[in-house]
Amino acid sequence: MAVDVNFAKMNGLGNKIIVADMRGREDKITPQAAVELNAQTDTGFDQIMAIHDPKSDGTDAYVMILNNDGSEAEACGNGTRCVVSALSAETGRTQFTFETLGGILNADEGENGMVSVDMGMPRFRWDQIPLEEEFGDTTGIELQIGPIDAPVLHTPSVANMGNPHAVFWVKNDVWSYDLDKFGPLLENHPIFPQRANISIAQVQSNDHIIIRTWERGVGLTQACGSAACATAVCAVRKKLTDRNVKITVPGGDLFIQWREDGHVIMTGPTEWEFAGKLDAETGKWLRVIEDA
Ligand SMILES: N[C@@H](CCC[C@H](N)C(=O)O)C(=O)O
Repeated sequence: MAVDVNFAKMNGLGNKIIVADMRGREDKITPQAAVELNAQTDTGFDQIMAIHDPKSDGTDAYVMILNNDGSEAEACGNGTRCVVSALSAETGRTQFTFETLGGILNADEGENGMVSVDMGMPRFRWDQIPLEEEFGDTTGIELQIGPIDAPVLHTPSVANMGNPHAVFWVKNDVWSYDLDKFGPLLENHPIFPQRANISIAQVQSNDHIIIRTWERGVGLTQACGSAACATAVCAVRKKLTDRNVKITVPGGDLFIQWREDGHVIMTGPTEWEFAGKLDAETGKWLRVIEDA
């Protein structure tokens, strides 16, 4: 037990991220350490992005992603942007290839400081989401919440963007829905054997959508990059928008492009907050005073 892992507290449009440097080590940040870090105000987070030594040739690092309930996630768009910014500040490089539980991701930092991540190709087959039962058409599955004859939310599109997502299309302001009430019920609905990230989406025009997201293993967030990507591709499948869209999340705007080759590119900013050191086993931590 030692408080010896360097970390940076960052955020991507308010999605609270801890980027932890686990390179050169065999151990992992434990779920208990994650829960302990999240319990404290300054280190409260949505995801920990733990940078480990690469596992596969051609990659720069293996990134383990932990939600704040200690569960592991396959993908995290905002967190990946934060990892790029942190490694770019350290190395001066602007292009990186990472491996996560969900696969290989390429990412690069532009001259304006914005970071783009190739989130890979979405998957739409029911067993790829995954769903508990077979649905032929995943642009709108049978699932609703609220009174049976007047559901509040119904017929979500589903997609796997590395991680499972359900997107409910709404006509009213996204802030008029009790996502804090419906989110946990939908995240843990038996139709989603691996749980799911739940978004509500209001289409504004053919290149703009507003969303709010209840994240699996986290709760309400200011921003969820993979949810923005899932929303964009589901909107294209339903012919609601073009392939280039601005997705407004509570924390700001993300720009999503679903390329003709099937890859989804997410672009957005990152912000550095402070540096510290943490104990990977217990979650004890201390702040590092940085040079001015
Ligand atoms: N904040 C993320 C998504 C993180 C993972 C998610 N909670 C899950 O368990 O799938 C993002 O920016 O994509």
